[in-house]
Amino acid sequence: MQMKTAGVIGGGAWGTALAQVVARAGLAVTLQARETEVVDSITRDRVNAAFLPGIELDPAIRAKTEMADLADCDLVLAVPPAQHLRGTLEAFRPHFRPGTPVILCSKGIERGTLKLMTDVLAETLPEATPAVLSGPSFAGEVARGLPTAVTLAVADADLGEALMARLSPPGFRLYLTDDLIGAEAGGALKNVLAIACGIVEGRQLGRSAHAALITRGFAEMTRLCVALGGRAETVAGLCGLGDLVLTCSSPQSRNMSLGLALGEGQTVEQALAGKRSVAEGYQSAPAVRDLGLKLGLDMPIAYGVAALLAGEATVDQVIGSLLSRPLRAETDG
Ligand SMILES: NC(=O)c1ccc[n+]([C@@H]2O[C@H](COP(=O)([O-])OP(=O)(O)OC[C@H]3O[C@@H](n4cnc5c(N)ncnc54)[C@H](O)[C@@H]3O)[C@@H](O)[C@H]2O)c1
Ligand SMILES: O=P(O)(O)OC[C@H](O)CO
Repeated sequence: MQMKTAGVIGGGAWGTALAQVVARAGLAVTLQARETEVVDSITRDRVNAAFLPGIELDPAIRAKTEMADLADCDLVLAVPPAQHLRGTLEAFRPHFRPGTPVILCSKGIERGTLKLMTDVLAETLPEATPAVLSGPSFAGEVARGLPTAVTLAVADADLGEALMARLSPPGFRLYLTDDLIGAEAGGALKNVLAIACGIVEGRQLGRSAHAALITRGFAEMTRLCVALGGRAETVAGLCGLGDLVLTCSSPQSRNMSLGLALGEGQTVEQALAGKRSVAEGYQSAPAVRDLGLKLGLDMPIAYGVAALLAGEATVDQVIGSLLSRPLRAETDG
């Protein structure tokens, strides 16, 4: 399969960083952004001043507002916020060539339907060949060319090998799996857990609590992954544990910084006020809770975050209820 041109849908921080990666890998890239200001800024100044300021972008990236400009691309990376993936793909549909690989890069679960991103793709572009890219990757670091490694999930081994080889410029290492559900489960839950980690930091509960929360959060992630039909080994990799550790470790994370603000005593409204960037954990928490309850899963940290964000509990009530749960064997559940 020819892979000379790539389309990136979504001119936020991550779409822009991935356009940079793909351009560095030697492909001609069309970045589709909704905002005229983003397209103008990239075209005129080679920078996405709105969502990824201060980073010079590769000349091989051309920015466009129209989906029609992606019509001839050999592969497509879909990078809108998770709650907008359906609408975005529906808008792209008239310009889509059947069989084109669509690499899903959004992290979340659709509210209302409780669908994974691959389900949304299957419903909107059933003729697409799906792939998932997920792992520890702050957009600013990746766009600057700092090194990381992420998971690429593709069902077909030959296509997976071809994509992995073509989309791994120096410093951006792809590790292959055929477990798309596992790759999605990690990314969907880690943002909710990162809000909890931020709260631990903001409340100054200490490094021990922080490590305990990551570990128990990872147990919840593994349960969700397996219940959805993914493999536990997948979330033990970059798309699960790797991303959880990153997102729970730095206030560079929008999700962790939301938790930090809540832990320091701000309300949800105060913590989100004036923010143009997306905190996917805030968006996905109700869907994660509904899905977990539907599947009968024990996910007390995720449920506590969902209750807090919905205004059903205070920070202290959530912490109190987590610390007063019945004692149990570590591997139960
Ligand atoms: N930023 C990162 O470091 C990073 C890394 C890995 C994955 N991701 C994931 O990538 C996805 C996109 O995040 P981002 O950081 O690029 O976003 P961002 O916060 O930088 O920008 C917000 C984006 O939302 C878009 N948007 C707003 N309203 C919309 C609508 N109605 N329809 C479609 N799009 C709309 C904007 O155009 C913009 O592209 C998220 O799922 C995120 O979890 C982000
Ligand atoms: O800033 P966050 O919290 O959306 O995290 C960004 C990436 O998902 C980290 O891998």
